[in-house]
Amino acid sequence: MSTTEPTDAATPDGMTPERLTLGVAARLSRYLQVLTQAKKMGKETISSQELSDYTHVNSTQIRRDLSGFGKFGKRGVGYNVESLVSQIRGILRTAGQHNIALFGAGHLGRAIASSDIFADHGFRVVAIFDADPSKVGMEVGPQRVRHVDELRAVVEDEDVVVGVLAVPPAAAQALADDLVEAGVKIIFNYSETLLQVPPEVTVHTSSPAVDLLYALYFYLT
Ligand SMILES: NC(=O)c1ccc[n+]([C@@H]2O[C@H](COP(=O)([O-])OP(=O)(O)OC[C@H]3O[C@@H](n4cnc5c(N)ncnc54)[C@H](O)[C@@H]3O)[C@@H](O)[C@H]2O)c1
Repeated sequence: MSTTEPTDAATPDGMTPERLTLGVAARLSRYLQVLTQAKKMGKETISSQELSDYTHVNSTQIRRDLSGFGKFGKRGVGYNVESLVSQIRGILRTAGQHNIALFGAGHLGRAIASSDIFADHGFRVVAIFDADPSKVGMEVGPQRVRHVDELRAVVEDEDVVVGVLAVPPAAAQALADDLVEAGVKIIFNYSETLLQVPPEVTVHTSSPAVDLLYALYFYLT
């Protein structure tokens, strides 16, 4: 197998392949989401059928995805939740802490900064920025709101890998440009702006309504 080709197949020795296909990576992320929640709820084991019920991926596919990366499951017992979380995080190379800078201390930004939604998956909001001087200095969760002019210095000092945009659409592109210039390679965009970024930068746009359309498609077909 070429190391530059993405793979959908299991590696014979159960080792992590060099690169996953988008499909495998997307499914592993969905398993991880369910497993993280299950772990929080105190669940120790989970079967491929349960994973299937929560992710809507069929259980044969799940067993195939997971068997490709080593023997995690025991027949009749299911998978050990804790060990599967760390194995998948290793495969997705997301083990450890990843620092996030959040832009916009408005309704959405404050809700994100005060919740565990990112922390549960190893992302830490290390800074929150706003352009409105009346918000700068305000306490939000464990952070004090900084002025957006500090972006570059904070990205460097705090080793920020993800920029999260919770700003009005008109402000998003300029912030994306500043993040790219500061070396940030992942942008999580809550605004509806279609961001222009260089090819090495990944933009993920969050749109609950679009996710719902996807669910509706499967409901209707
Ligand atoms: N995808 C989703 O799930 C979802 C949900 C809610 C809101 N949104 C979107 O998120 C964005 C924020 O929504 P909101 O309700 O929090 O708005 P809001 O008006 O309450 O907050 C926006 C904040 O951004 C700040 N801001 C403006 N320009 C800035 C800049 N250049 N740098 C830093 N901060 C700047 C404002 O001062 C304000 O504090 C909007 O684009 C909205 O459409 C998306």
